[in-house]
Amino acid sequence: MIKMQAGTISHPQVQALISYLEQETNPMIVLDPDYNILASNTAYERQFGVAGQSIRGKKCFRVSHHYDVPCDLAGEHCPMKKAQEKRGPDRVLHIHHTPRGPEHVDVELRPIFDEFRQVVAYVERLVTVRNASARPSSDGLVGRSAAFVAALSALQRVAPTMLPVLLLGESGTGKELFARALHEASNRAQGPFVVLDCSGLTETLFESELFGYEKGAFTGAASRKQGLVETAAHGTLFLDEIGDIPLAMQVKLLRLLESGTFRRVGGIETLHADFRLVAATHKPLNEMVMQGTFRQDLYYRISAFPIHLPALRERRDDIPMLITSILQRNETEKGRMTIDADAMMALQNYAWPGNIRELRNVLERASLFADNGVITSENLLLDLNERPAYREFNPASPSTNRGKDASISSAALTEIASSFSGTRKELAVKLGMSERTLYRRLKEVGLQ
Ligand SMILES: Nc1ncnc2c1ncn2[C@@H]1O[C@H](COP(=O)(O)OP(=O)(O)OP(=O)(O)O)[C@@H](O)[C@H]1O
Repeated sequence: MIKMQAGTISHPQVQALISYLEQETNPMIVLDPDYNILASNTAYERQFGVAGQSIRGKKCFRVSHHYDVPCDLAGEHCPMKKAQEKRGPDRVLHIHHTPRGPEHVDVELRPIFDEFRQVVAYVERLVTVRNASARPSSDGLVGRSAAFVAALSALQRVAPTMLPVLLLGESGTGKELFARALHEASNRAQGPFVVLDCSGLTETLFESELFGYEKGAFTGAASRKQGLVETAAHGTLFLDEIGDIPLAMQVKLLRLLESGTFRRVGGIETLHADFRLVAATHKPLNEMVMQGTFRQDLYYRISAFPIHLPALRERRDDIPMLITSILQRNETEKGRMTIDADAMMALQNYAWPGNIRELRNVLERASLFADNGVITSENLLLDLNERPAYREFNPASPSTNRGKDASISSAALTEIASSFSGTRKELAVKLGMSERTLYRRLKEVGLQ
């Protein structure tokens, strides 16, 4: 504990504190209880400093947010307020202005007490989040809406642990991209990220994919094959559409998770698994547990840390940034497409039952019609009357887990699929859903 005059911190004491913080590789600043920045370490200057401009004496909310008032008065979570109330550290994910533009920053504030237990200063540690961008970007996760930041904040908290994570979100909300970002933010980032799509797998295929098999285990098993559990050693295993695993296989998955061991199909050797589990589904697993189609014990095993990924209509503020990012990603030698204001407005007002995947498809298609490089509303083909598949979609009653396919009735799907002459891939693009989702829906309506 630093000894000082009651209720205040002296200049030499601030200097002592900051020379101690110089050892830190993370950017750090010292603040007084009135939001004034007293000092910063070199790592801060390097990452967030502007040449020739000192932040000393400035208010933290002005420097980081360009606000005129503290964060809580601007409708945000203020970590200083919280740390003061809790009389302990507080951590929050904020979007900060930096010399590079807006960035997601993980902020932790720790109060410094005097000998009378009065808070005399705070030490703030800032860690830039590298796996998501708060401005348009040519790769990875982008977003800055409150719903997106809530999901990202949960990802940041859980990434360094070994807890299994369950990603819940409609089709096209970015579950796979999120799972990858989680892996990259974890201690296993140097290890492999292995994906198993559980939809449409038969029981035997699921088992041999997951556990591998020995030579001669079944007809056609000409040599030993390593399963995905082995491939994921020291890394992350992502089980996509876990709600589609048949009951008989759920037992085998549960056994693997509980014992941490497995055997290759046709093998006798017990092998040790070493992976971090991330699972995803668009299905309401808790309802499936009640209906008896998903095992309760497995549900408890995989849902230790559920993260809800918002539908695009729950994060409309992100649409312009996502559009810019997608157009940047689709840049060709002819240059980058732009979009006019009317088209931008139409896209912001649309319901997006197919979420970001549908947005990407709409933009790709519109780009083909935009002859002068500017996408207009005529190029979007968003007319609901011409797209009966979306007619029954009701954005007023969004259900978190129903998925886009819930918005297309089986009758509408049958009607469209029966009269469609292109390939399944083209039909998926037309409907704004993944090929995988289309495959599952066609199977359900008997059109496989
Ligand atoms: N936050 C985001 N920022 C940028 N692109 C995104 C974001 N989320 C998703 N995408 C893009 O949207 C598309 C769909 O994402 P992804 O395949 O991860 O969704 P999904 O939820 O796993 O879909 P499905 O359940 O149908 O497999 C991808 O092209 C992905 O790059």
